[in-house]
Amino acid sequence: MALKPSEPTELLHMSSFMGSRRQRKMDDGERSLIGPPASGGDASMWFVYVLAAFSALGGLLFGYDTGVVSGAMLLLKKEMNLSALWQELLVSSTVGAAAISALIGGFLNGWLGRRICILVSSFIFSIGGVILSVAPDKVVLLVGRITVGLGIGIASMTVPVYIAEVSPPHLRGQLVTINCLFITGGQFIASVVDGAFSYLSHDGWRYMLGLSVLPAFLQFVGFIFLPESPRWLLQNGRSQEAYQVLGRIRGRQNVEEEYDAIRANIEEEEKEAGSGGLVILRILSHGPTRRALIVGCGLQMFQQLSGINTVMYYSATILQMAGVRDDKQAIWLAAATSASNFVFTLVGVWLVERVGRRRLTLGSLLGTGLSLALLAVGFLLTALNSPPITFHPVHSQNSTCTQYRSCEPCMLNPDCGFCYRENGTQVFDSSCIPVNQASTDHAAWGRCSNQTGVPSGPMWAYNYCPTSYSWIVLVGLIFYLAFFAPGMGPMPWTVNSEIYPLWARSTGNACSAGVNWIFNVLVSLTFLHVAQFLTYYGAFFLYTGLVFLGLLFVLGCLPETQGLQLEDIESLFAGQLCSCGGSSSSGNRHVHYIRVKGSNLTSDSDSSEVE
Ligand SMILES: O[C@H]1[C@H](O)[C@@H](O)[C@H](O)[C@@H](O)[C@H]1O
Repeated sequence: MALKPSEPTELLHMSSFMGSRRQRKMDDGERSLIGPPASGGDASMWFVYVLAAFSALGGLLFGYDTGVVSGAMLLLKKEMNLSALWQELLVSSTVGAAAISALIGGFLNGWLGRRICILVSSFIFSIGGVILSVAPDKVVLLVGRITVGLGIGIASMTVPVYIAEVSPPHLRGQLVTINCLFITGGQFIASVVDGAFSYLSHDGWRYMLGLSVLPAFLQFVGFIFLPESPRWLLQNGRSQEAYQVLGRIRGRQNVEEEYDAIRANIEEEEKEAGSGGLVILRILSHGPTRRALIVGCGLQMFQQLSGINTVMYYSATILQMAGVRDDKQAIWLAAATSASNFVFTLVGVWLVERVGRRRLTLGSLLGTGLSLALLAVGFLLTALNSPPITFHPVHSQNSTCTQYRSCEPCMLNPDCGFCYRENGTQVFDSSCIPVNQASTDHAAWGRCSNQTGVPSGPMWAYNYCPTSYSWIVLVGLIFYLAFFAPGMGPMPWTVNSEIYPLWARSTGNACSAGVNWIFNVLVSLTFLHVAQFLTYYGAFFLYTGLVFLGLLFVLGCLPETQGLQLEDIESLFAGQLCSCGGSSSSGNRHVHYIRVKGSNLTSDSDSSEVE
């Protein structure tokens, strides 16, 4: 790629517009007074890895706190006698609070800086963890879950921005993707903790929910000593500090050029986009940032519309359909599902700087779409071969459940379950019975109302139908994770951390993270209703269609940002929306940047650089 680096000195002299700027230039005299950056001679790239790891603890907490609740809920609903409404409240309040705080986080990030926001979020996480682990009743639990959600929202939008701003361009994609590795790692740890403490039926949930205090505290202490993003410092007029921090982060390297480039770019950006008024209005009225925002929010929306959280949440059900009947076994196999999500995200970390963001996202969407289609076909075959209902027990209570003729509609009705006997793969003596309102593990009355699952005894299937096509669903699930996790999982976060100019970065990331959380709530809350309305296969065909729409969106609109300085990325959005793919540097075309006295022009010809 023939990328011309910024021309620091020329741009430095060019700007005389700074009168009202908060930012202040540091001249050569000042720089020599400060001397070389603090640890300039000794440190090396390891410091960037330390920064990335400590900030990615925010990702770990995001993953842990969203993942742990399903296992905790199994114990909580029994111990606190929670109604379905309270269960839904405790699960979705966290995600809802995260959506709100991600949006507010944009303002906080610009005002207080990335470091303070990370400190605030780890503090909130710690408080939330303590509240959850000592909660005497469900109301306090709800307060704890909301508190934790507020922490997640701020962390989810701040951490990728911070990592992107401290990373050198050639490592940026990999380091931001590591944050996503920590998210899926947190989800995996949560599922193992859920499995381990599920044996502790009294108060096991306190340990599950409270354990997150440890990484939160570690991050808080770490960030007391870690530095602010040099880009934010520069933007806020703290140029000497910015220079020192950049030197400390870059180790032995000479940071003069990078420092000057960042500074010149901030001056230039402010001139182009103006500095007054609400940032979101400035983003919307400035073509390139408006287009970047559409791409960023679109990516986050399609990530959630591809159904990752229904697959994660319902993996136990899918596994039950595949023949796993024991609850404990299903919990451990669900841990295997989140382990796959984690391992395949690792593949993404390895691939992102090798194949680039755009190709990785496109490949991932294509594979995810095909896997969803396979899942849908598996569910379709299951539905078409749904075991008939052959046994109609008489009971004083009349119920819609007893009117169904096969397992499929019975299983889709949340009030009913399927009670049957099995001989090898043969299902017989099957009936549809109302579920016990206190526990979905049993029927309200009849053979399946007490001990089920004993050899040769009756079996109770609340949310699945026994089928011999479950292997298709299982293969679909594995392929789904193998394709989703390296690309569509991390890339929306990575790309969003890169595509906005500094003045729009916090607000842009806040909006796109907010979109991610809002669609997360929408998709997971509507899944059961969608499945009831369209059946399972209909729901998965719907997700397949949405993923192919996402593929078209990415194909047309997502430019390649690999290897570019953050300051150079804005120019990729200079053209019309959804022509970005055409000027992408992936494939055989090369983008050349021509810096003409303070403006970035993009050319896809071989013309030489003009100054
Ligand atoms: O990128 C993450 C990751 O893929 C998680 O597994 C998922 O639960 C989140 O919703 C998503 O934002």
